[in-house]
Amino acid sequence: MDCALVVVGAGPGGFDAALEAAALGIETVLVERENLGGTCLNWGCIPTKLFLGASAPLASLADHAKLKLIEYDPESVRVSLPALQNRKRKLIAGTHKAMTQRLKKAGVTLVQGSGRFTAPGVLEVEDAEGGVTSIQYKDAIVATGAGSASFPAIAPDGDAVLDPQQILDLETPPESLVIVGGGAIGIEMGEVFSRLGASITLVEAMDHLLPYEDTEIGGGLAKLLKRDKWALRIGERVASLKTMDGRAVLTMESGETIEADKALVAVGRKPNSAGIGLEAVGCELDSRGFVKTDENLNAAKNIYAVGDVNGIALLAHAATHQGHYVVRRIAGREEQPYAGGVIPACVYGSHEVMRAGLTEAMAVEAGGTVEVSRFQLAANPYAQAQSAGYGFVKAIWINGTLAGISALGHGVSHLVTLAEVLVREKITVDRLDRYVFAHPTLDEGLAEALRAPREAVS
Ligand SMILES: Cc1cc2nc3c(=O)[nH]c(=O)nc-3n(C[C@H](O)[C@H](O)[C@H](O)COP(=O)(O)OP(=O)(O)OC[C@H]3O[C@@H](n4cnc5c(N)ncnc54)[C@H](O)[C@@H]3O)c2cc1C
Ligand SMILES: NC(=O)c1ccc[n+]([C@@H]2O[C@H](COP(=O)([O-])OP(=O)(O)OC[C@H]3O[C@@H](n4cnc5c(N)ncnc54)[C@H](O)[C@@H]3O)[C@@H](O)[C@H]2O)c1
Repeated sequence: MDCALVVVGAGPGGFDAALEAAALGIETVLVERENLGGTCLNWGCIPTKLFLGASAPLASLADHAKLKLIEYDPESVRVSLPALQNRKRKLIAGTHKAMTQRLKKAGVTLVQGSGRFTAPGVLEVEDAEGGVTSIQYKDAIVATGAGSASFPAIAPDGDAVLDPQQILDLETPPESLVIVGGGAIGIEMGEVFSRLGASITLVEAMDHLLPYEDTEIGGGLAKLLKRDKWALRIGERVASLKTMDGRAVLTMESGETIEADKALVAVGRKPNSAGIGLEAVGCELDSRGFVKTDENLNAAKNIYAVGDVNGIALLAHAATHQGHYVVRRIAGREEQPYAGGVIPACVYGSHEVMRAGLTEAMAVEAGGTVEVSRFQLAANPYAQAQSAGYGFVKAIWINGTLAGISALGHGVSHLVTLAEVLVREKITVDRLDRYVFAHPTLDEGLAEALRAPREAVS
């Protein structure tokens, strides 16, 4: 089979790239070894947000009940996990169908199987029955994504010790869950199962939750989760985690043991870059296995790498953004180096986190005069109305120019696109004052953070 472009991997990076390439008249083959939609649709963004969405009313009831505005018996309100699993399966199957139709309509040829480069210009695809299709291409996009990382002492066994994919298939909620890793997955899955009635213990090796975020965000989130009765073990290390007599048994380096019905290992991602012949076509991998790319996302002659597999930003929208850039380059419509710029990021749940641009620590590292300004959401009428008057918005300034906005609080993920625009535009307070902010909204809290007096960071 000959084509102008072969795309390996049909997650957010590869699928969108294939569609756009076809729309530009490029003869495109898309290769996928499992399901269309990749991690994001099948085991990531979509199912986790479905679980969070369906369980959100419980968290909201609890917030209002804390202020004695609602009286209810928490025992009488339950999320049905089997019903949720059913809805998840239907939603994903429906989306697979719609995606298949879109490929067909766009004229993209889908080849099911596992792709491997055998020589420059040649990709072999082996299907489930062992049949091999050889594809000769002019350009290739590697969009093979990433899977769950683990360490031998804490390796998920699919019994009581689960990885982020396995935990999403539980039909019965555990009564107790121990989570290793206080990153986005640990926090979001802890939130889901806490709402479903599990007691949560979370162990994070670094000195604050969400170590890639502002330390104030991680610290503030820890306080809120403790208030929700999570047992947090921050800055502590795990020696081992295994299933014993059907239960998860975690041993800390101190020798202390913690038992739970189930455990989740959520300690980061490992790129899908091994065994697919990348080295045979001149691609290099870094020490963690991510595919090295240049400023144009080129990994080798006529081969580009986009999305999780290149390790630039492990987010679905970053993968899509990179895929579109590469297709424009291949089509001869783009000559500038890839500029990801301000990639917005959120962590979802009752106490959300969002960031666009730099954290305080990143700004200090970047150099210049760093200042911060803040607004406490306790004074925001919209947050008050949700019985969620807590958290804050924090703006970071370098030499007087807006460089980043972070926030912690109920619903702050809704601020992320506004924050991205303001940071990309390097908005000044004078220009901000020409905008009208609807009242009452969380957006007013964002504007207040930008207008607040600035403190120098030493
Ligand atoms: C639990 C969880 C929740 C998440 N939530 C969010 C979120 O809310 N927002 C967000 O932005 N991001 C989220 N992410 C991250 C997001 O899922 C990834 O950043 C995104 O899926 C990366 O897209 P990708 O196209 O690079 O790779 P993937 O989505 O991983 O897709 C890669 C595809 O390549 C296929 N493949 C691999 N090797 C081969 C081969 N040799 N031949 C053929 N096919 C191959 C795989 O089967 C897969 O379908 C979450 C991740 C997880 C695990
Ligand atoms: N809402 C979202 O956008 C969203 C949601 C989920 C996942 N994701 C993406 O998926 C990726 C994977 O998420 P993740 O949470 O697995 O990874 P992560 O890298 O964000 O967090 C992993 C955490 O585990 C900790 N850790 C590592 N080894 C440990 C150990 N032995 N003991 C205790 N703690 C340990 C790390 O310090 C880190 O805080 C992230 O890069 C994220 O961008 C995004």
